[in-house]
Amino acid sequence: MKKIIIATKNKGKAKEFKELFAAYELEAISLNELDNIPDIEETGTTFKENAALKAEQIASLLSLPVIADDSGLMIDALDGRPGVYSARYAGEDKSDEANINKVLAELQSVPEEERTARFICVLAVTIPDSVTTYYTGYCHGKIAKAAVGDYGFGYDPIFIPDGYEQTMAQLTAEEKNAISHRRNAIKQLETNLKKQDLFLDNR
Ligand SMILES: O=c1[nH]c(=O)c2ncn([C@@H]3O[C@H](COP(=O)(O)OP(=O)(O)OP(=O)(O)O)[C@@H](O)[C@H]3O)c2[nH]1
Ligand SMILES: [Mg+2]
Repeated sequence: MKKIIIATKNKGKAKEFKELFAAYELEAISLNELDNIPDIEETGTTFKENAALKAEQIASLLSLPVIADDSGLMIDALDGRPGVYSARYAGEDKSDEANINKVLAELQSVPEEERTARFICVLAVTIPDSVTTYYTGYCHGKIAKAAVGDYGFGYDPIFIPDGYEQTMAQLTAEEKNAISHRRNAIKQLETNLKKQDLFLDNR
Protein backbone atom coordinates (compact mmCIF):
# COMPACT_ATOMS: atom_id res chain seq x y z
CA MET A 1 0.00 0.00 0.00
CA LYS A 2 1.19 3.56 -0.68
CA LYS A 3 2.09 5.45 2.47
CA ILE A 4 1.22 9.01 3.46
CA ILE A 5 2.45 10.94 6.55
CA ILE A 6 -0.12 12.54 8.84
CA ALA A 7 1.58 15.08 11.13
CA THR A 8 -0.38 14.37 14.30
CA LYS A 9 0.39 12.90 17.71
CA ASN A 10 -3.30 12.71 18.64
CA LYS A 11 -4.16 8.99 18.83
CA GLY A 12 -7.87 9.57 18.12
CA LYS A 13 -7.10 11.53 14.96
CA ALA A 14 -4.43 9.03 13.87
CA LYS A 15 -6.90 6.12 14.13
CA GLU A 16 -9.50 7.99 12.08
CA PHE A 17 -6.98 8.95 9.37
CA LYS A 18 -5.91 5.30 9.08
CA GLU A 19 -9.55 4.27 8.61
CA LEU A 20 -10.38 7.13 6.23
CA PHE A 21 -7.32 6.77 3.99
CA ALA A 22 -7.65 2.96 3.87
CA ALA A 23 -10.67 3.60 1.60
CA TYR A 24 -8.21 5.13 -0.92
CA GLU A 25 -5.79 2.24 -0.48
CA LEU A 26 -3.37 4.52 1.34
CA GLU A 27 -1.62 3.76 4.62
CA ALA A 28 -1.59 6.78 6.93
CA ILE A 29 1.54 6.93 9.13
CA SER A 30 1.24 9.18 12.20
CA LEU A 31 4.05 10.89 14.12
CA ASN A 32 3.57 8.36 16.95
CA GLU A 33 5.11 5.75 14.65
CA LEU A 34 8.25 7.78 13.87
CA ASP A 35 11.21 8.37 16.18
CA ASN A 36 12.46 11.69 17.55
CA ILE A 37 9.71 13.96 16.27
CA PRO A 38 9.56 17.14 18.39
CA ASP A 39 6.25 18.72 19.45
CA ILE A 40 5.37 21.61 17.16
CA GLU A 41 4.30 24.74 19.03
CA GLU A 42 0.85 25.79 17.88
CA THR A 43 1.31 29.54 18.08
CA GLY A 44 -1.21 30.45 15.37
CA THR A 45 -4.55 32.13 16.03
CA THR A 46 -6.40 30.32 13.24
CA PHE A 47 -6.86 26.65 12.31
CA LYS A 48 -5.16 27.35 8.99
CA GLU A 49 -2.07 28.88 10.62
CA ASN A 50 -1.66 25.98 13.04
CA ALA A 51 -2.21 23.37 10.32
CA ALA A 52 0.48 25.11 8.23
CA LEU A 53 2.93 25.24 11.17
CA LYS A 54 2.59 21.49 11.71
CA ALA A 55 2.67 20.47 8.02
CA GLU A 56 5.55 22.76 7.02
CA GLN A 57 7.81 22.05 10.00
CA ILE A 58 7.38 18.27 9.79
CA ALA A 59 7.77 18.25 5.98
CA SER A 60 11.00 20.21 6.28
CA LEU A 61 12.28 18.00 9.12
CA LEU A 62 11.61 14.76 7.20
CA SER A 63 12.10 16.12 3.65
CA LEU A 64 8.89 14.30 2.78
CA PRO A 65 5.34 15.28 1.83
CA VAL A 66 3.10 15.71 4.87
CA ILE A 67 -0.57 16.30 5.72
CA ALA A 68 -1.44 18.05 9.01
CA ASP A 69 -4.85 18.47 10.65
CA ASP A 70 -5.83 21.35 12.88
CA SER A 71 -9.31 20.86 14.16
CA GLY A 72 -11.70 21.90 16.90
CA LEU A 73 -15.20 22.57 18.13
CA MET A 74 -16.93 25.93 17.62
CA ILE A 75 -19.97 26.65 19.80
CA ASP A 76 -22.26 29.52 18.74
CA ALA A 77 -23.41 30.44 22.27
CA LEU A 78 -19.72 30.75 23.28
CA ASP A 79 -18.83 33.01 20.31
CA GLY A 80 -16.99 30.15 18.58
CA ARG A 81 -15.05 28.88 21.59
CA PRO A 82 -13.25 26.53 22.35
CA GLY A 83 -12.22 26.98 18.66
CA VAL A 84 -8.49 26.95 17.92
CA TYR A 85 -7.87 26.25 21.61
CA SER A 86 -10.06 23.09 21.71
CA ALA A 87 -7.27 20.69 22.76
CA ARG A 88 -6.17 22.87 25.70
CA TYR A 89 -9.48 24.54 26.61
CA ALA A 90 -9.33 23.53 30.28
CA GLY A 91 -5.52 23.58 30.58
CA GLU A 92 -2.19 22.50 29.15
CA ASP A 93 -2.63 18.81 30.07
CA LYS A 94 -5.19 18.44 27.22
CA SER A 95 -7.73 16.46 29.29
CA ASP A 96 -10.82 15.52 27.26
CA GLU A 97 -12.84 15.11 30.46
CA ALA A 98 -11.87 18.52 31.85
CA ASN A 99 -12.57 20.17 28.48
CA ILE A 100 -16.03 18.59 28.34
CA ASN A 101 -16.85 19.62 31.91
CA LYS A 102 -15.81 23.19 31.21
CA VAL A 103 -18.05 23.41 28.12
CA LEU A 104 -21.04 21.82 29.93
CA ALA A 105 -20.64 24.27 32.83
CA GLU A 106 -20.47 27.26 30.49
CA LEU A 107 -23.62 26.10 28.67
CA GLN A 108 -25.56 25.14 31.81
CA SER A 109 -28.29 27.76 31.40
CA VAL A 110 -28.32 27.70 27.57
CA PRO A 111 -31.51 26.11 26.11
CA GLU A 112 -31.41 23.32 23.52
CA GLU A 113 -32.22 25.50 20.51
CA GLU A 114 -29.25 27.76 21.29
CA ARG A 115 -26.71 24.93 21.72
CA THR A 116 -25.73 24.80 18.03
CA ALA A 117 -22.10 24.01 17.23
CA ARG A 118 -19.82 22.64 14.55
CA PHE A 119 -16.60 20.73 14.29
CA ILE A 120 -14.07 22.06 11.81
CA CYS A 121 -11.05 20.31 10.30
CA VAL A 122 -8.44 22.19 8.27
CA LEU A 123 -5.94 19.99 6.43
CA ALA A 124 -2.66 21.54 5.31
CA VAL A 125 -0.76 19.64 2.64
CA THR A 126 2.94 20.43 2.24
CA ILE A 127 5.12 18.95 -0.45
CA PRO A 128 8.75 20.03 0.05
CA ASP A 129 9.69 23.01 -2.14
CA SER A 130 6.14 23.84 -3.16
CA VAL A 131 3.32 25.93 -1.68
CA THR A 132 1.09 24.54 1.07
CA THR A 133 -2.52 23.87 0.10
CA TYR A 134 -5.58 23.74 2.39
CA TYR A 135 -8.83 21.77 2.56
CA THR A 136 -11.62 22.44 5.06
CA GLY A 137 -14.47 20.24 6.30
CA TYR A 138 -17.30 20.79 8.79
CA CYS A 139 -19.72 18.69 10.79
CA HIS A 140 -22.75 20.56 12.18
CA GLY A 141 -24.70 19.65 15.29
CA LYS A 142 -25.53 20.68 18.85
CA ILE A 143 -24.12 20.26 22.35
CA ALA A 144 -25.83 17.68 24.61
CA LYS A 145 -26.77 18.35 28.27
CA ALA A 146 -24.47 15.57 29.52
CA ALA A 147 -21.64 13.39 28.21
CA VAL A 148 -22.75 10.04 26.75
CA GLY A 149 -20.87 7.32 24.80
CA ASP A 150 -17.46 5.67 24.73
CA TYR A 151 -16.33 5.84 21.11
CA GLY A 152 -14.28 8.54 19.40
CA PHE A 153 -12.28 11.14 21.35
CA GLY A 154 -12.28 14.77 22.47
CA TYR A 155 -15.73 16.35 22.65
CA ASP A 156 -17.50 13.46 20.88
CA PRO A 157 -19.52 12.49 24.03
CA ILE A 158 -21.26 15.91 24.06
CA PHE A 159 -21.69 16.51 20.31
CA ILE A 160 -24.97 15.43 18.66
CA PRO A 161 -24.59 15.62 14.86
CA ASP A 162 -27.52 17.06 12.86
CA GLY A 163 -29.94 14.29 11.89
CA TYR A 164 -28.99 12.08 14.88
CA GLU A 165 -30.39 11.53 18.38
CA GLN A 166 -27.13 10.07 19.73
CA THR A 167 -23.82 11.73 20.47
CA MET A 168 -20.83 11.25 18.19
CA ALA A 169 -19.34 8.99 20.90
CA GLN A 170 -22.32 6.63 20.54
CA LEU A 171 -21.77 6.24 16.79
CA THR A 172 -19.50 3.49 15.50
CA ALA A 173 -16.20 4.48 13.86
CA GLU A 174 -17.80 3.74 10.51
CA GLU A 175 -20.78 6.00 11.22
CA LYS A 176 -18.58 8.86 12.46
CA ASN A 177 -16.24 8.52 9.49
CA ALA A 178 -19.19 8.87 7.09
CA ILE A 179 -20.17 12.33 8.40
CA SER A 180 -17.19 13.81 10.24
CA HIS A 181 -15.43 17.12 9.61
CA ARG A 182 -12.28 15.07 8.92
CA ARG A 183 -14.13 13.01 6.29
CA ASN A 184 -15.49 16.18 4.69
CA ALA A 185 -12.04 17.80 4.53
CA ILE A 186 -10.56 14.65 2.94
CA LYS A 187 -13.36 14.77 0.34
CA GLN A 188 -12.10 18.21 -0.69
CA LEU A 189 -8.59 16.81 -1.01
CA GLU A 190 -9.76 13.71 -2.89
CA THR A 191 -9.17 14.79 -6.48
CA ASN A 192 -5.74 16.12 -5.53
CA LEU A 193 -4.83 12.81 -3.90
CA LYS A 194 -4.62 11.40 -7.39
CA LYS A 195 -2.58 14.16 -8.97
CA GLN A 196 -0.36 15.28 -6.11
CA ASP A 197 2.92 13.61 -5.42
CA LEU A 198 2.01 12.86 -1.83
CA PHE A 199 3.19 9.35 -1.34
CA LEU A 200 6.40 8.15 0.26
CA ASP A 201 6.78 5.41 -2.33
CA ASN A 202 7.16 7.95 -5.13
CA ARG A 203 10.29 9.43 -3.56
O1 LIG B 1 -14.84 15.27 19.86
C1 LIG B 1 -14.01 15.53 19.01
N1 LIG B 1 -14.05 14.84 17.85
C2 LIG B 1 -13.26 15.10 16.81
O2 LIG B 1 -13.33 14.45 15.77
C3 LIG B 1 -12.32 16.15 17.02
N2 LIG B 1 -11.39 16.70 16.22
C4 LIG B 1 -10.79 17.64 16.95
N3 LIG B 1 -11.33 17.72 18.19
C5 LIG B 1 -10.92 18.61 19.29
O3 LIG B 1 -10.01 19.54 18.80
C6 LIG B 1 -8.69 19.29 19.31
C7 LIG B 1 -7.71 19.34 18.15
O4 LIG B 1 -6.61 20.15 18.45
P1 LIG B 1 -5.34 20.05 17.50
O5 LIG B 1 -5.82 20.10 16.08
O6 LIG B 1 -4.31 21.01 17.89
O7 LIG B 1 -4.82 18.57 17.74
P2 LIG B 1 -4.04 17.92 18.96
O8 LIG B 1 -3.27 18.95 19.70
O9 LIG B 1 -5.00 17.11 19.75
O10 LIG B 1 -3.03 16.93 18.19
P3 LIG B 1 -2.00 17.30 16.97
O11 LIG B 1 -2.67 16.86 15.70
O12 LIG B 1 -1.79 18.79 17.00
O13 LIG B 1 -0.77 16.51 17.26
C8 LIG B 1 -8.74 17.86 19.85
O14 LIG B 1 -7.77 17.64 20.85
C9 LIG B 1 -10.17 17.79 20.34
O15 LIG B 1 -10.28 18.45 21.58
C10 LIG B 1 -12.27 16.81 18.25
N4 LIG B 1 -13.10 16.48 19.24
MG1 LIG C 1 -2.28 20.32 18.62
